[in-house]
Amino acid sequence: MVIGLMGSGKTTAGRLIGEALGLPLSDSDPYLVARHGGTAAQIAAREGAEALHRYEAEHVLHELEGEPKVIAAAASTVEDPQVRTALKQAFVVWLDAADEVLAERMRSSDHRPAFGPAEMRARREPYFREVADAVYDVGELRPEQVRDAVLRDLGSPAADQA
Ligand SMILES: Nc1ncnc2c1ncn2[C@@H]1O[C@H](COP(=O)(O)OP(=O)(O)OP(=O)(O)O)[C@@H](O)[C@H]1O
Ligand SMILES: O=C(O)C1=C[C@@H](O)[C@@H](O)[C@H](O)C1
Ligand SMILES: [Mg+2]
Repeated sequence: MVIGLMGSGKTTAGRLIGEALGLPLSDSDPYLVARHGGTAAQIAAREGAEALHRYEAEHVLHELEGEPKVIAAAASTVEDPQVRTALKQAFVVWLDAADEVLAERMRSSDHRPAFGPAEMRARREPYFREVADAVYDVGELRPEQVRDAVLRDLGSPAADQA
């Protein structure tokens, strides 16, 4: 399970980790489009942030059931107590970087609603800290290095090939 603020690289690293482990990636954004007919930005505009965050939490709760997989969760989901409890069963990877780095990376796509990293961090950082099994500095590490670090920390045999 990959968590972190918007633009921290959850989709990018999640894809690489899934490929290395031979597991599918379940990403919040394609789920929102398939299940709720829009990007996070469109749903926030159409139905409000509360509805968006409910859908994002449902994604995680639904995907933690069933077959093993890598989950790239929406940033908001750690605010949900039910999600935090459910995460005890998962290996949780927290991707983080300075707010300026995240603000720059958030500009890479228009699927994101315009929530500022500093405000989001103030609310969510204690929760990230609570649920994370490992934290990686994506200001320093390239996506491939994040993948390799996760494989090592998971004790995965795939780490030997990475
Ligand atoms: N470790 C990294 N180093 C440098 N650039 C990165 C890194 N990881 C991701 N990026 C770049 O940062 C941007 C955001 O990455 P990505 O879409 O994976 O973030 P995300 O956490 O999935 O965002 P969201 O919260 O919207 O789902 C992309 O342009 C991506 O190429
Ligand atoms: O509240 C937020 O920070 C977010 C809401 C949605 O954009 C999600 O895509 C992501 O969780 C960020
Ligand atoms: Mg993403």
